[in-house]
Amino acid sequence: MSDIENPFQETLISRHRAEPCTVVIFGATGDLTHRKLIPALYNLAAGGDLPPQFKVVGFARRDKADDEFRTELEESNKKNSRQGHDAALWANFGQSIHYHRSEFQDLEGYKALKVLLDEFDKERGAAANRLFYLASAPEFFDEIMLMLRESGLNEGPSGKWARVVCEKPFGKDLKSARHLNEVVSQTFHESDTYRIDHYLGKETAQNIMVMRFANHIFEPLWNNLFIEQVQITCAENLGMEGGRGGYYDTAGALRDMVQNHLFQLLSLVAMEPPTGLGADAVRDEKVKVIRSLRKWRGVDEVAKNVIRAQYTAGSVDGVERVGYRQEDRVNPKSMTESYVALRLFIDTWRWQGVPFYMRVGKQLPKKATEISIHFKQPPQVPFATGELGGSRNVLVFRIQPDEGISLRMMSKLPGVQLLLQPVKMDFRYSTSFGKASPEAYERLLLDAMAGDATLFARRDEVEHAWSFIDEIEHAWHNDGPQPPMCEYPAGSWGPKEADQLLQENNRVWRRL
Ligand SMILES: NC(=O)C1=CN([C@@H]2O[C@H](COP(=O)(O)OP(=O)(O)OC[C@H]3O[C@@H](n4cnc5c(N)ncnc54)[C@H](OP(=O)(O)O)[C@@H]3O)[C@@H](O)[C@H]2O)C=CC1
Ligand SMILES: O=C1O[C@H](COP(=O)(O)O)[C@@H](O)[C@H](O)[C@H]1O
Repeated sequence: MSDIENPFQETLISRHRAEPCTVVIFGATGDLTHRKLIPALYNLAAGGDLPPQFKVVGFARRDKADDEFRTELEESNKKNSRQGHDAALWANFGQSIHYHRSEFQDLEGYKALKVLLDEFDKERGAAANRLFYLASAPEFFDEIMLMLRESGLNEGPSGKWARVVCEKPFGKDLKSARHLNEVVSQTFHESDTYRIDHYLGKETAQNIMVMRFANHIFEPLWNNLFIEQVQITCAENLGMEGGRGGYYDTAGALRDMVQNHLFQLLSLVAMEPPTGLGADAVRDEKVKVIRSLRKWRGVDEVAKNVIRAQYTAGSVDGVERVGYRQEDRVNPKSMTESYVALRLFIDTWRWQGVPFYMRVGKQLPKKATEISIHFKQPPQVPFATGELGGSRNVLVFRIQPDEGISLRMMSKLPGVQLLLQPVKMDFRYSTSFGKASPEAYERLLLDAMAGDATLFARRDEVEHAWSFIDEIEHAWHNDGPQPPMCEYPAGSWGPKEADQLLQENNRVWRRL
């Protein structure tokens, strides 16, 4: 019997049950709702994971009837649903969707929303819980929170919960993140606040903890005695498509990806074993990692350890691309980085002296996110191993695409001679489980409805991450001399300075 057929499997995995609720999406006519949120809810419905008498209310300012809204969403679902689109299923699911027209700033609109939600409760014959999803630009968060308070919607009906999900970006620096946290905490309790980071919803990101803590073979080696370096790469082959330049040019790779997604991956790799799987037990350990990051302060330290760069014209997948500064809605004199590489150290007993290298960028040759754990060379190798590092073991978590985990090992080449060759033990989700993984938003929406905040960022995690990022941003944007803005042609693997960051210590980026 294979492990997959193990009848005890269900006892090892707690299956989430969403509690009956109405989800209100602020910004429901936007791109996120069309491409991610509604397809995620539809796929949950297809899997029978939505609670009974479930409802969605879309909140936005354009005038629209329920049916018009449903038809628009159905068209998007056809394009974006992971499991395809089933007309009969949609006919049923679509009836749970409603539209509510209002400005974010208009208290009357929220009072009318309350009346609508109360009517739904009457139809159901019982009050339902309420999940408010802020799929709006963050500059509206203050007003939406204020209006939720003023209208009393933040309280939820008697005996029922009201929770809030906040989309990224959660601030642009420590000051703005603290302000947002203050505003949110005046409206919702921290335990009812879900700051989304969709990387935590990715199946392979969740598997990092399982691989580390449900197997005995890795953890004894998971420290500076055996690990030589760790690399995290998040490459994208896209640029500023879909009008993203306007937002991106105010953020850059460090704020857009490192502060949130990459630090979340880092903390899963580097955390101590949690005492349980409760949200706070896990997040307590994750936050310790972020707090222990050695801060790079001042221009010299930042220049030595952090490389920023912008892409110049080039070609990706055979298609010509303009340079970053020529992109639509990007300032032609922009000093915003489309690529960043960092050398990080975690000042804990476990990780003393182990460098963690990270790189993330737009317009790279392919889309790929992976974490590689590079083990030290055996203390004495009685074989000729050829190239430098030839006998090193490397454990790779492929976060996306081709999700899986591989281990590079040395093996004897078949034959009469004693020749060595690296081989790969490879676990692939697609072949091992034979079914597609859910989209990150499916898992995260379900968790928010089930009251499990483990895969959401806690207030202190977000603030510690920003306090690390702020030092770098200050060095980059101070009025005096600044670390250089490097360049790389679109379609290359980044600037040569990022290679030099590793070459200084006789290392190279793993080839993806
Ligand atoms: N799109 C994506 O893939 C991702 C987005 N995000 C984040 O999600 C959030 C939303 O992004 P996205 O969907 O792309 O944004 P869009 O610009 O596509 O949508 C904005 C939404 O806000 C509504 N809106 C704007 N102003 C008001 C107002 N004054 N009163 C009422 N409604 C208003 C719009 O309504 P109307 O149409 O009626 O004007 C629309 O529904 C952002 O914070 C973004 O950073 C995060 C990760 C990925
Ligand atoms: O949050 C963001 O993530 C996407 C990358 O997400 P992925 O799931 O496709 O890896 C990135 O393109 C975007 O700039 C950023 O805001």
